[in-house]
Amino acid sequence: MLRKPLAVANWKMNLSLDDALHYVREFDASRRTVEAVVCPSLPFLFPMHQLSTSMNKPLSFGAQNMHWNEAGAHTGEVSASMLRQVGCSYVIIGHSERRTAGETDEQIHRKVASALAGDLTPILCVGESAVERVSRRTTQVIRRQLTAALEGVKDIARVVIAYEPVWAIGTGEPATAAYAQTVHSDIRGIIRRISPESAEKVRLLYGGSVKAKNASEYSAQPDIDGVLVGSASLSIAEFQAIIQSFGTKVGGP
Ligand SMILES: O=C(CO)COP(=O)(O)O
Repeated sequence: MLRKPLAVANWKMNLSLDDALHYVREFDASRRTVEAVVCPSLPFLFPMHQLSTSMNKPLSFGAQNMHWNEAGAHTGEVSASMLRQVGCSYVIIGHSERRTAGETDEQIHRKVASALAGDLTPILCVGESAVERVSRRTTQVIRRQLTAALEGVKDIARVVIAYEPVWAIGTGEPATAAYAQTVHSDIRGIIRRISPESAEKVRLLYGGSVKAKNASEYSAQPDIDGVLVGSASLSIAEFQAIIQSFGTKVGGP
């Protein structure tokens, strides 16, 4: 089965509503071989989705977090079904900025399960810190994060996994394409042990200081199916150039 390349923009807590709507208006609708997903701040999701639909833009939308419960007394939280109602089809789960803020493997596991049950595609983030990398614990850390998050999950092929080494996020010091490919290959190996039939279907993204100028190095790697882009995705020209880099990629066995 072929893996469709995927480029995801994680805006984090940036841009205004005007910027967000401008982004949708300007988005070039011609390239459809790469799936493009924008994850803006929550309040912008619905108006962006409405505008995108009315202009027939090939854009999908994602949230940057969600709660695992369907409803209830959870002040400040949002559920999978609420996200679906405002046009989301993806949700980033377990980003390192949220893990640093206290999110646990157990909470991430619940969120992945709830996203799938609510018909959202989880983009599960994993990755080692600088200290873990130096002490050669990268594979061990990622195995722990994946095993915890995916335990008991039936439909692993529907999960997107983003490898985001913490030391490469927002630092301007990306992992080399060769290093990222090695870790991606390890991730596919870990998935193969958890769910042999899913390993070749799961899409793996690299994230961490991806820019237009280095994106094609990642797209040339066999186990890198796309990218999760932070600061460079705030510029539509940069993000579209990154999408373009994956335009001729054919992923899968
Ligand atoms: O955290 C990231 C995407 O989720 C990566 O951020 P940067 O692209 O700004 O390094």
